Amino acid sequence: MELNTIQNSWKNNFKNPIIIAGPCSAESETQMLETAERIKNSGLEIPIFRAGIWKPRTKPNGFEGVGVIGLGWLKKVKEEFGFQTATEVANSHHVEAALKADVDILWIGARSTVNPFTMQEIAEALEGTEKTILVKNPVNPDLALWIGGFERLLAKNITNLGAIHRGFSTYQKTNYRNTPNWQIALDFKNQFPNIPLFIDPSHIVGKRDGLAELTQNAINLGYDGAMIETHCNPDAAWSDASQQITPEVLATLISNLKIRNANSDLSQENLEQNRSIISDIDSQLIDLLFERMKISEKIGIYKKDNNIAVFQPERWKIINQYALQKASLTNMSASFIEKVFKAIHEESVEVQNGIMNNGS
Ligand SMILES: O=C(O)C(=O)C[C@]1(C(=O)O)C=C[C@@H](O)C=C1
Repeated sequence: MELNTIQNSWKNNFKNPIIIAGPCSAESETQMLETAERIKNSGLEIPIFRAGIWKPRTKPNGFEGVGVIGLGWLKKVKEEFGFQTATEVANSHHVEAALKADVDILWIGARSTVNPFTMQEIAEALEGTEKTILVKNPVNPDLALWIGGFERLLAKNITNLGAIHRGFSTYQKTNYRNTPNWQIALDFKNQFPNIPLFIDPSHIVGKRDGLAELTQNAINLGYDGAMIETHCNPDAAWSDASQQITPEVLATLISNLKIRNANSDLSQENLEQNRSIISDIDSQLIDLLFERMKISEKIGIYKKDNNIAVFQPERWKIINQYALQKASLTNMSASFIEKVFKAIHEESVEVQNGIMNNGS
């Protein structure tokens, strides 16, 4: 069987878009039950409750999850409120415990997808399962590695699959916690239209503001659902407090979503896809220009301290020539590139002049 021909009937058990909500981490039975009850009482159709039991943390000595005790709380959530349940697994012991506790949906986190040994270990532990397995994109923007994770699962006869787009790590500071790089997720969707694709706005945005917009964007692009971190008392959460929302805020977010018909006008979907990609690129352009300007400021300070002239015609000539030569390898016009670089250089000179004129 090939990945692009697998049938994913599990998706048909749910209404579109499929919402997965619940706390970043299970903290206590009370926190789990209260969050679940308030999600249930929102009156919206939210079929899946999530909670992290084992938490991969960047640094040691942080809260690394409550462990297996939390699986009992998930079970209680299922029994009392009728949710399907979901948790993250990151090794064969987690898989064994989660399967034993009858968790319905297991997801593999970005820090596991990135490691082929871990993916292989998890795939082997899951062999033949009929549970739904969701695979988050790897932390780095590598589509082949993401697909490779699915191939390892398929090789172990696991076919109830789904993908979660949670964004990609960057060293550069951006407005996002993890930059979306929509193009990678859309390439995935184009290659594997049968694999349901979820957005994880919580990890992409990293804060409460902007979650709704990002989720809508994904719905516009034809995603099948969203996983949104929801906590009964977000400010007091033991992990990722700043990106979690209350069940009531979640309910507003979801009821305001404009749902797109999967069979809607294709050209409209195309337009939305391309607009998302352009927004993504624009955001990267601004971040890069900001980085460049910070370097120019540093040079400005050096020039001031060493009495060097701001305008350096020789250097400017080299930069301009390099840009034009690089542009000639594309079909962009030389005059366009010249205009852009002239504007950048002018601003850079102006910023450095400001530094020179500031103080003694
Ligand atoms: O190379 C320098 O000296 C810079 O300050 C950088 C920079 C630029 O922004 O590209 C700015 C001013 C100079 O005229 C040349 C280049």
